[in-house]
Amino acid sequence: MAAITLTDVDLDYPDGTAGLRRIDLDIDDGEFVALVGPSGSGKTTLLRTVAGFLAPTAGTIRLGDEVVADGRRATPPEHRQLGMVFQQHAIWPHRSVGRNVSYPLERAGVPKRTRGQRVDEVLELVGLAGFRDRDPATLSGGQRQRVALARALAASPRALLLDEALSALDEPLRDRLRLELRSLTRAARLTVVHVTHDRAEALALADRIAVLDSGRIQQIGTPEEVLSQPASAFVAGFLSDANLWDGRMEHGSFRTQRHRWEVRGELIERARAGAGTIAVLPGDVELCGSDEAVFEGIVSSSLFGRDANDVVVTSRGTDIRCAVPGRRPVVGDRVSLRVRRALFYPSDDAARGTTTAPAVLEEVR
Ligand SMILES: Nc1ncnc2c1ncn2[C@@H]1O[C@H](COP(=O)(O)OP(=O)(O)OP(=O)(O)O)[C@@H](O)[C@H]1O
Repeated sequence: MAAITLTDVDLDYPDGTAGLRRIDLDIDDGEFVALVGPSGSGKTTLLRTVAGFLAPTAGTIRLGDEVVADGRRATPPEHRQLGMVFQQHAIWPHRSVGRNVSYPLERAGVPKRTRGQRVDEVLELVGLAGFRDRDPATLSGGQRQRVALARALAASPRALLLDEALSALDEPLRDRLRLELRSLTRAARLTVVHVTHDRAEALALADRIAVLDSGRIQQIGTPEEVLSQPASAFVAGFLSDANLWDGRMEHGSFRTQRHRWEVRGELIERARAGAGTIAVLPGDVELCGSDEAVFEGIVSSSLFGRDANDVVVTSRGTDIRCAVPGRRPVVGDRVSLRVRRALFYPSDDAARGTTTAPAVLEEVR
């Protein structure tokens, strides 16, 4: 396995669309990194650039110590020794499971006897021991996806690239394969880049998560870091459905532009006077008595959740998302809410696209 290093990578599509902008990404040998972001943010472009299907316009890509693309030259995909699995089970229907899996070994010129051994080994690894002679048409979706995974692993790739590899599967199979994928990649110390639109999947599987927007990495960090210290209001909104309110920070309190709600800070870290946005995570909005309320509103949606109910309260035309543990409020209830904690992002940082840690206002009321 190998580390993957992207340095200052730009990619422009021939029609002028900016695919990637100034990507710096160091993935350690044996690390599992998930790429997440809204549709069109550049996840697939980034993965395909590492794979070699796209050549960066500028910047450098290294696999281990080897430079595989530098803006002038790019090593073709078949010479990068990477394993790939896509959303649709891209396995050949006319070849048996064993022949599907042995294909990369045949291409690499591995002798037949060694090939057979290796095929058995990887089939066992993905939980398909004994499936070597099966016709892919007789397999379930999950089994076919495991064949694709076995084939990607057969030639001992330097890294594994997964593009929505689990997305076509139904729960709970997807859940199970997710767990298996994690233990398998950990045990084999595989370097993995996993593109997914599923935030929960990214948080559950990855050592680190890179959040993309408009072809740029907005933040990269462990699941704990990106959730508790989102680097921008965008990341807080995208990963945690945070409520985002524009306004001004003045004299240690924040007043929202639209409704003049006042969120006061007793402890303000690195807060700066001036215009900005506060991000309030749903778990940091609490139901409370009316004397403590920052605002009041009517419950407009209330969905059951395992850990907390997913509740939307509408106050003067603005929807506020809250995670409410315990008894589920009823739609139409009038409720009082307070903010327990907010993250402050000055507007000038947002304009520059910087990713400094936010100022934290705790117990803002
Ligand atoms: N072949 C292409 N030619 C021109 N622009 C492209 C091409 N492929 C992708 N793009 C553009 O590049 C940007 C990034 O697209 P990409 O497919 O990488 O996004 P994504 O994050 O993978 O999206 P999704 O989650 O919808 O798959 C988008 O603006 C997209 O429209």
